[in-house]
Amino acid sequence: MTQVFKFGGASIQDAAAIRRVGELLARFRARPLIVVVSAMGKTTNALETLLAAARAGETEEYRDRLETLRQEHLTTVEALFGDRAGPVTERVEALITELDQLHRRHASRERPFHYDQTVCYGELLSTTIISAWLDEAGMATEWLDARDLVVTDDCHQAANVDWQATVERVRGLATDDDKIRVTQGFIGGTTEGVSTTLGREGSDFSAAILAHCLDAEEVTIWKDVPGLFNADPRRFDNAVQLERISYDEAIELAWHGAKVIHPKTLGPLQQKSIPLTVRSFEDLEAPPSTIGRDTRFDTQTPSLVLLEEQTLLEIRSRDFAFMDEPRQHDILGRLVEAGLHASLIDAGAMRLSLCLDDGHPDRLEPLVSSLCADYAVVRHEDLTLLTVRHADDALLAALSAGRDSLAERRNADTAQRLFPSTQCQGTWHIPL
Ligand SMILES: Nc1ncnc2c1ncn2[C@@H]1O[C@H](COP(=O)(O)OP(=O)(O)O)[C@@H](O)[C@H]1O
Ligand SMILES: N[C@@H](CC(=O)OP(=O)(O)O)C(=O)O
Repeated sequence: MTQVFKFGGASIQDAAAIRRVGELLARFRARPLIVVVSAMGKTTNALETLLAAARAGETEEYRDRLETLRQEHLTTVEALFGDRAGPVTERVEALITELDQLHRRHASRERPFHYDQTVCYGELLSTTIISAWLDEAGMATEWLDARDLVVTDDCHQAANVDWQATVERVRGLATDDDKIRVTQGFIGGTTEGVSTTLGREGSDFSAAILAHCLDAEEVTIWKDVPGLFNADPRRFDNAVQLERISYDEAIELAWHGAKVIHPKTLGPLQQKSIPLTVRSFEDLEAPPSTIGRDTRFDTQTPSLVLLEEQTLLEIRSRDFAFMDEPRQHDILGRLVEAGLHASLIDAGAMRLSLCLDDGHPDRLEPLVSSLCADYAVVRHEDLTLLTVRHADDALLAALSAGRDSLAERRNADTAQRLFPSTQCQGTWHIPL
């Protein structure tokens, strides 16, 4: 049965990292194997900035950024292939030329469309280099264009998968020889062949889509941490690894913002009972985390998620009317129309509070203006949302000590509190 491996940006950020991926594959490769790869390092961010310069008509800045992108990829090619770099250099140069030409073609199109035509080059470049490197290292590969495999609608930047069409395309893949199939995460294509993207950090989801369609045996995502922890180990000094948790528990953590797995990843795997292993590409001996059907360990350890850059809107009617269902319906309808997601919703008799991500001012500001036109709105900015799963009162009290909670929500297994970010800086310690 097929295995799917996914490598994110950090695992392939430069030539040394790509070499390490080659070594890792030589040691752990399964047969058949599909390898899903993100863009190198922070390339997607760089492409977003390139797009901004192109759309603003800042020609000089655009040229500089394109040249930096080109140089970074060519430097990696040079470091990997040395005097045998010729053919890969040519392919990289061809992709950069294509990227440059498309800006002229699409400059007047709407931004989400233009965005997808641009940022997909990050993954096209990385997979071109990696596939060639694995060939060089003696592992025969087949480079697959994910835009021909993952069929989506044309909802650019957050495309929805057409599962039936995708299953048909993916099932047609040959997997019965010794080749490693290398393809791009994050990107797909419409039936008309237009490039789309699945949402930032969506490569984990791509791996799950392919695994689902192929009834794969397992998905392994190789990360810069040994596995899934009960809190981000970079923010919590005593975070502990969760060696086994259920799909439902992992979905909750990802949905509440645990950055380690894209939230859409688990659903397609759960449906086919395909386990997801989170494993370190830095420490190959470290025991991984496995997400599967087993729910026995879910409640043993409280898990914590911190979401930064949050804004709270406290919304009241101007005529002292209750915040009843018709008003809630109106406000949440505007939220949906703005394409925003509330990380916390707290309703009272006279007030509806929404906690929203600050990262999309282009969507947030029009929503706030529209609400201010009809409601009394109080806005609090620069907040951090703490979500705790399976917390008891003592733990919540200890985590909240010395912090002012601006909004709260709690149900049987999840508690959320919103604090000023100034009170949440630095490393946290989970009180035991
Ligand atoms: N609960 C968690 N467990 C493990 N890592 C976490 C958790 N929450 C956040 N992270 C962060 O996720 C990072 C890995 O995810 P990410 O950077 O998205 O990987 P990639 O880009 O390679 O897919 C880690 O460096 C870690 O800081
Ligand atoms: N390159 C895309 C997709 C992705 O999933 O990347 P990563 O696996 O490095 O988070 C992004 O940066 O959004």
